[in-house]
This record gives sequence, structure tokens and C-alpha cells, in this order.
Amino acid sequence: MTTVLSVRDLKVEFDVPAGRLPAVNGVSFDLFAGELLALVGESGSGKSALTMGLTGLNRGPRTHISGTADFDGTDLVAAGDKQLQRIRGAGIAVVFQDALAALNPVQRVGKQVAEMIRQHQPVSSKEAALKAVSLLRDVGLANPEQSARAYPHQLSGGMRQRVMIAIALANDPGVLIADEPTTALDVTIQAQVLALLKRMQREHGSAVVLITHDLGVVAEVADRIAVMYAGRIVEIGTRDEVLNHPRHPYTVGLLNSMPRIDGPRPRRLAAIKGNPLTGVDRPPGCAFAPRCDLVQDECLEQVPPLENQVACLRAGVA
Ligand SMILES: Nc1ncnc2c1ncn2[C@@H]1O[C@H](COP(=O)(O)OP(=O)(O)OP(=O)(O)O)[C@@H](O)[C@H]1O
Repeated sequence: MTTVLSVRDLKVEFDVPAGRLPAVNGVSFDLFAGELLALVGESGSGKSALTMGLTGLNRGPRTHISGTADFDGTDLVAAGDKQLQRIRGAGIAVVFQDALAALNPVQRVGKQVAEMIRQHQPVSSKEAALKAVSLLRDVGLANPEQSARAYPHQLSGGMRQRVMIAIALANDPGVLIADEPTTALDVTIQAQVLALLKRMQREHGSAVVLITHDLGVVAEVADRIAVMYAGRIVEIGTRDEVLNHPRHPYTVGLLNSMPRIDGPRPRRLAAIKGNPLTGVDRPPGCAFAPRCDLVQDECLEQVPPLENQVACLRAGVA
């Protein structure tokens, strides 16, 4: 398997009044060519901060990023803004939750797709316009010629998200990062947009990192799943491994707290007790320990490394 993105010990920390907040606290993973890796975590687990760490978007003076993220010979963490700008859109593309905020409100959407093509490919404006319409057709916009002439506010939320996916795929990026791409959409539209993402992944051959708080969302489309907790990956594996044979107590809790349509129905859904760590003070040991039924003294002393796909000293006991 070819690795297209190799992330090692990535940390994203923010200066906040109380100190330094470790939003991403040492994340490592490999992304393989053509796969869809879902990164799942509760609100505040560091998913968006991770996107920031990988793309360089919204970096600011109060943000500290360290570790490495090797993409095609370039370390995205060490790269300067100009270099990242060149890579973004062509090598790595991003689809955000809020397409309305990401699109230019005063430019027709066809033009926005065409401009993304022309930024990275030596084609005439006419060719780019034609390719834009063809991309809009590919992502399932009915009447793509007409849609190309629309302004973002004239399209529905689902259509705008399709436009974002067209823009993201305009230059066949090696990696597509989709950060909660369906959260703002109705459930039926969510399913359509996910199916589109999956089809586009296959047809364009891009590897996709799908970031979401919803394990249900990933059950259909993920090849592999990484579960994030308090800024770390606590478990990673194939979809089958993580959904059907979870080993980290947090993953087990997460699965027990969601309704399953494909398995035996639990008598009642269990919520995970307690709250995740969100402050600047992180006690030593496993961040999940205060909420874990299997906790032992040693769990409070050292942070368990991610070994054999799971970061837990009690893995598999649950
Ligand atoms: N720019 C920032 N400045 C200070 N703290 C931040 C900043 N961005 C995020 N955080 C904090 O970092 C932690 C992780 O936030 P992040 O937005 O990455 O979580 P998330 O998993 O994407 O959550 P959600 O699903 O709610 O978007 C949170 O505690 C959040 O309050």
C-alpha cells in the first residue's frame, strides 16, 4: 500500500488565558492511497484543530504546531504559507462543514470551480468553464449549465456542499480532507453527500480523511476508522475491526451509545459517564481514565502509547 500522508506526533496547541491548551496532543497515522479514513471524535476532541495542523489554514500567533506531516516529500508542518498555498487545492483539498462561508458569495459557482482549475492547470478560461460544468454534472447537480451560473445563496445546502466537493476535486488532489462535511445538512441529504464523497474517492482516486463526530456516518463509507479522544488517536483499524471488534473502552462506550441498525439492539443505549477533558491541565496518565470502568492504578500514571492499533493498557478487556 502506498502512503500518501504520514503524520507523526502532531501537536496543535493554543494559547488561552489559562495557559496552553493541547487540542491535538501527539497524533500519528498513515493515510494510504485511495482509502477513506474516518477520524471520529466528540466535540472538542481536536478534529478541527487537526485539520488546521494539516492544512495550515487559520494558523495564528497563538497557535503552536509541531510534529511532522509528510505529503509527497513536503512536511506540511514546516512548510511556509506560500508552499502550503500551492499544495492546497492541487495536492490536498479541504471540504468544510459550512459551504456558504467557504464559497465566495458574489461570484457564480461555475466561475469559482473554473478559477480553482486555472490556479493549478494551464488551460484557457473557456476550457476551464467547460470542465467546471462537467465537474458540477459529476457531483450530481441537475442542470449543471444553469447551476454554474447561480450564486451560492441561490442553491440549497446540499447543492452547495456538492459545489464544494467539485471545487475540491477540480485538480484531482491526492488527499481530500472533509471536515464535518455533512453536519449542517438534513439526514437524507447527508447520506447523498456521503455517497457522493465515496464515489468521487473511487473515481478520482483521492485518499479521503473524513472528520466527523458521528460514528453512524462512517459505518457506511469508511475503509478505516481512527477514534480520537482528548486530542489523541485512541484506536485505529479497519471499519470492521473498530465497529465490530472495538478494543478501547472509549470506542466500546461510543458504540454502545449509538443505535445500531445492523446488529442486535441493546436493551437501552448507554451514555458514557462523565465529561471529556477540555482544559489546559491534563492529569498524568490516560485521558479517558476518569471515565473508564476498567481503570487501574497504572492507567493514572502513564499515557498509554498507540500500539497494535490501540492506546490502552486494558485493551480488549471490555
Ligand atoms: N483558535 C482556538 N483558540 C483557542 N482554543 C481553541 C481554538 N480552536 C479550538 N480550540 C479548543 O481546542 C479544543 C479542540 O477544538 P476543536 O475545534 O479542534 O474540536 P472538534 O473536535 O473539532 O470539536 P467540534 O466537533 O465541536 O468542532 C477545544 O477545547 C477548543 O475549545
